Amino acid sequence: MNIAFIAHDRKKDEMVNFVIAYETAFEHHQLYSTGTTGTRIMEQTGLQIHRFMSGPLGGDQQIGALVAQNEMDLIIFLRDPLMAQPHEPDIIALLRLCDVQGIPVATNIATAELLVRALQRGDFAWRELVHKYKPGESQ
Ligand SMILES: O=C(CO)COP(=O)(O)O
Repeated sequence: MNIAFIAHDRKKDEMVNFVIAYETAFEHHQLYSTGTTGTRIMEQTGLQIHRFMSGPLGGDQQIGALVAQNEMDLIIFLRDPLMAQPHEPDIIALLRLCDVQGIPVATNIATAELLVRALQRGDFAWRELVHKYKPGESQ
């Protein structure tokens, strides 16, 4: 599965602790992140993560481009609901595209935990069918 991690600054410690706790659940998947979030996770785990730009510089949009193509299977986006972000439109656009494509997205740690447990159980297998039978692409 293609999984993306994104966390705003005051949520980064929570994200790192979450990924440490579930490292074995993530280790056999293709992992992506915005710039600083990915650096923080890689510093404290053994995971390899493809890092895009930092969020305010366009990282949310880069992940959004993969979402638009229905390439992402799970997004864990720990947003800071109490701090205005300069790139708020990018954040809204990313979440909107997740809803357009019906991609599971967690915006808080409680939902993230439920989704990672679903991932461990194999509940994301339907996403393999999405990749296999993408409309407009040859099979
Ligand atoms: O701003 C972000 C998401 O909107 C996160 O970006 P960083 O991971 O680079 O801090």
